[in-house]
Amino acid sequence: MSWADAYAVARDTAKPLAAELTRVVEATGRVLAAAVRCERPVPAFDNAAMDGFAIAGDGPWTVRGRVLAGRPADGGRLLPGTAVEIATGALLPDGAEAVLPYEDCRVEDDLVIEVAATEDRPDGRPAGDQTGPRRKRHIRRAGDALSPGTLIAPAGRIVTATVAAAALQAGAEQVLAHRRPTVTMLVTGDEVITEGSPGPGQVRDTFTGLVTAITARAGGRLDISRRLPDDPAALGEALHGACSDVIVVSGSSSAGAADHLHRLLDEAAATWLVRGVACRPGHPQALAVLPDGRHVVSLPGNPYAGLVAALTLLEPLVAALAGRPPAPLPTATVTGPVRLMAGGVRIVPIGPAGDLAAAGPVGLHAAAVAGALAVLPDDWTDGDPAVTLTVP
Ligand SMILES: Nc1nc2c(c(=O)[nH]1)N[C@H]1C(S)=C(S)[C@@H](COP(=O)(O)OP(=O)(O)OC[C@H]3O[C@@H](n4cnc5c(N)ncnc54)[C@H](O)[C@@H]3O)O[C@H]1N2
Ligand code: MOO
Repeated sequence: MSWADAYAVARDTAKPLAAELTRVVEATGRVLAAAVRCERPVPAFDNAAMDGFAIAGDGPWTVRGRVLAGRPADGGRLLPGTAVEIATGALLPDGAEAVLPYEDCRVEDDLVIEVAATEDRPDGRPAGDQTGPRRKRHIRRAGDALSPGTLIAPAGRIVTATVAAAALQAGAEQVLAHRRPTVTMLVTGDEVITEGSPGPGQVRDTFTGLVTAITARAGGRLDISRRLPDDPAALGEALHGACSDVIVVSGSSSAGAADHLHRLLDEAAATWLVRGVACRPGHPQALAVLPDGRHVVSLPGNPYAGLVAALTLLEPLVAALAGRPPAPLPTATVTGPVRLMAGGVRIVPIGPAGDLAAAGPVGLHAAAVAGALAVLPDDWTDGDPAVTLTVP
């Protein structure tokens, strides 16, 4: 299968997971299945926009008390000629007509006197003409910022931190969001170790962190990573027992004596969606779906090849399950020498300026330095644009 078809199959085949009511504080990264609308006015009550004195009628005003944010005003309705000291955001007492900021008044005993246009203010700034009908009221009325029914975020939108904060502000404690896809990682290989320095014949696992990051970026969550020996029974059992939406298997993708994955998936009556891709590196990658709906992504064991496969199959699959709308891949102008792959694509690290770096199927350093990969078809020529994949 061509690389473009494999990517499209991974992106377009799976349906979004079911929607469920979710606490907003736990919904970040998930996709809304229904629009979020404002449920209560913001602000929810009339309040002071400045620190100072809430006043009624004409001054000077006799100070009757103090209201701080978070506490109801006491003393009942504010009568003409009286004031209460008030904090920004505090509930405005009934009867208050304006808030006089501290800067615009002075206090003598229990009287608040508005600073006249001709007087210097207590803080030394000139008063300006603050009196008369054009004086600012410094009152925020209930619903000034947002009224019930206003759209906070449409269906299909990812719940970002700002969407979550806006929803909470608007009174939504729960939202309807697609379930977050879960991933189990099975790291196969007798030689693979998950901690410390490799002994003779051993290699350090490079996949768990990459799969965690790619899964999270697509809106999913890696629940568990297990290392398995090259034993078909162990792999079969692990595949059977993994209770997640996606199972990622690293290694065991090829034709060696210890590569059992394909036979096990056939025995489990899996449907192959992708089985080998015309790309280099990463051609043994595969995507299958088990009869119970769980997806299996097979990453070739060579680390750079596995990274290519995770970006080709895992990321679009998890994004689709999460309900994310498909976004076109970015393109960049790419320059430099490369050996293309006849009949397929070569996937090569590129720096920020689009300059190619050489990379074999094993080393990850070139991708780490470059930050992105370019997908080069066999008719690509130096300076042509190409689709790119961002490395996690
Ligand atoms: N006769 C054939 N041999 C191979 C073919 C083929 O088509 N015919 N394809 C080659 C290609 S391309 C690749 S890629 C690899 C894929 O191998 P597997 O997915 O079966 O993986 P292994 O054989 O277990 O390991 C390959 C290589 O990767 C290292 N490895 C494995 N897991 C990890 C890990 N978690 N972290 C770091 N490195 C890992 C492993 O030690 C091997 O060096 O097959 C070719 N052979
Ligand atoms: O997937 Mo393999 O060499 O193409 O590394």
